Amino acid sequence: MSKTTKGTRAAAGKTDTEKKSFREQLGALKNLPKFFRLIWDTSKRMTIANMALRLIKSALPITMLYIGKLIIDEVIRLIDVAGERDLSYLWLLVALELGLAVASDLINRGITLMDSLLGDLFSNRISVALIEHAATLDLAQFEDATFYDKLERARRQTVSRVVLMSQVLSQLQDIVTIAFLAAGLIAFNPWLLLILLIAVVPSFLGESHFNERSYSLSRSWTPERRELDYLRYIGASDETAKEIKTFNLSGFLADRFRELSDRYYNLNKSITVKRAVWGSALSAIGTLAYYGAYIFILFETVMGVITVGSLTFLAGSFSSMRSLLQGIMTRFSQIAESALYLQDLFDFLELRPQITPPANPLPLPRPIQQGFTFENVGFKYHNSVRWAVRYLSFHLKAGEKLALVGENGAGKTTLVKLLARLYEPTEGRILLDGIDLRDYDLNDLRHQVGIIFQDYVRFQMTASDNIAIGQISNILDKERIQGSAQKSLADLVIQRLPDKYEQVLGKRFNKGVELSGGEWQKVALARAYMRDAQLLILDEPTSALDARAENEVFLRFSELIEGRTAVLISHRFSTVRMADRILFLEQGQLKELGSHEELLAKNGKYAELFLLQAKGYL
Ligand SMILES: Nc1ncnc2c1ncn2[C@@H]1O[C@H](COP(=O)(O)OP(=O)(O)OP(=O)(O)O)[C@@H](O)[C@H]1O
Repeated sequence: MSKTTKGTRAAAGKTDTEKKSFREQLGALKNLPKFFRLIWDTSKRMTIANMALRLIKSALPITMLYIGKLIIDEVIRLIDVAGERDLSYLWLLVALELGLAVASDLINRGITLMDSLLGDLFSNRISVALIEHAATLDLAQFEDATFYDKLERARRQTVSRVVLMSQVLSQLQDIVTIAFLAAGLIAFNPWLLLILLIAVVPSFLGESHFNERSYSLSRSWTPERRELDYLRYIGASDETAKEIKTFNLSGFLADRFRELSDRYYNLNKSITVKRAVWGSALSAIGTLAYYGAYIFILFETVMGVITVGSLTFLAGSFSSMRSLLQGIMTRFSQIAESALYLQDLFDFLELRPQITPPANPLPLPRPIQQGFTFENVGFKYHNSVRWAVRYLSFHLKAGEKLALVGENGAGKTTLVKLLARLYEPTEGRILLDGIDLRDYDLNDLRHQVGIIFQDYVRFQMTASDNIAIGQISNILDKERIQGSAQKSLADLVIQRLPDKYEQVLGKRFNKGVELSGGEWQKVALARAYMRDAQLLILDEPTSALDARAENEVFLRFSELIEGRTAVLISHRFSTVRMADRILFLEQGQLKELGSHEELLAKNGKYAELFLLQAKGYL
């Protein structure tokens, strides 16, 4: 395998389910009762209606076959009657059969309707549960690859879970139908049931053997299939189109896709061909057994042991049982495979956040009196051996404006995430007014802290919604939204849009209008003005702005941070100079702390970087 292929594969990531064996797949069936409880909770009435319709439906085949038998027997009886024939019983039977045929059609439609309505409700319910549950989890959990895989699968499988619901219900329905038919068969001759088993068991064993083989193949190829998915995605996506074109990558991607998919195709082909050969042989045994039974029934009819009506009844129920049993077996393996994905859903829904509020959480002080104190704080990311920040000890006074400065990867963003309690310190502690941050109410803390991240989200929603996100409870307060937009200069951008504040931003949706990087940043910055936060954190707030806009935004900044504690992260010294003090980080550690003048006088790292940048601007 080429080096690059390995690289892409690593990017595609590994899943924990790829190690799962066929036995585990069967074990996953234990999730079905829980799954049904979810369906039941979605709508009890619809679930009952669905099951009731299916129960009635499963009694129909045997009833119709039996009426068919009675009709034939009656016809034969009438043929032999001399003189006037009374056809009333025959017409009654025909009317009954017709009634059942119409009812069967209606029930089928009813079942499809219930399946689709219940399926929609169920899928909506699960999607809401996923969104709500995801919101309770920690940021660190989202950064864990295994967790993320789980979330992705739980999210993507919503549609197939609706299919699973109909499959399981149909399976139950078919089992009941078979039970009815078997009862009829036993009533005539128990030996027929034995012949039926001989007809079906070899095919069943063959099917399960090949199911296991293709399942193992598909599992062992999970990383490659993920890579194929990834290649398919980057090969045809709006996000990558620009670079695919300019670097002329389509041939390269298509070749890699072809090479990998051909290998999978060849392996799969060998199993599929064997399956087809064995499947035909085993099903020939089934056909032989079926005709064996048929000959036996014909013989008994000719000998007068059973009537011609019973002949059609038995032959009919024998062949429908055979196809029902085969259907059940095929569906069984599909259900077992889908049940594996249920495990991902339940695992995800059972995950609990590690950052939890204390038993008796304290409300945040209003206003904050002393400020935040870092005491020997260190933090390591999940699965990382390196400390992202360490030995951080400093005091951020209430009302102080602090700038964080340092090279890429120095730990600036990590520090502010700790401050907002998006992560817990791995060692040391952070105090607010002398009390551990962990003792405060988490929701209250989140309300009182406003952060605009460097990688803020460009919500594909209206301009107004994009700003209201800063304080979602004020989504209807148009004045406040516009006021915030004016302060961040977003208003000038929005006024030029066809639908102004109601304009959908981004290109995902039909009417969406895409903004430039700097225009988006102005919109994101307006979120900071929406919030009445006591602590404001701005991570690279002006990086995409042109010189004039940056200058204007700055003039307004002092108003934004007036009376609040603020932390600014910036590589631009023009922003940094606005701060009361500057904290210089290097490789996760605090190197220098002081005002701009103090640090310049110190002539250390900060002074060096400042002079370097100043030179560049000359
Ligand atoms: N989610 C993460 N998982 C693992 N490591 C991370 C994660 N985020 C950041 N790191 C690592 O932690 C260190 C500090 O990163 P951080 O984002 O805090 O730096 P920064 O100073 O904000 O950098 P920049 O100026 O480039 O934004 C880096 O070495 C980075 O590789």
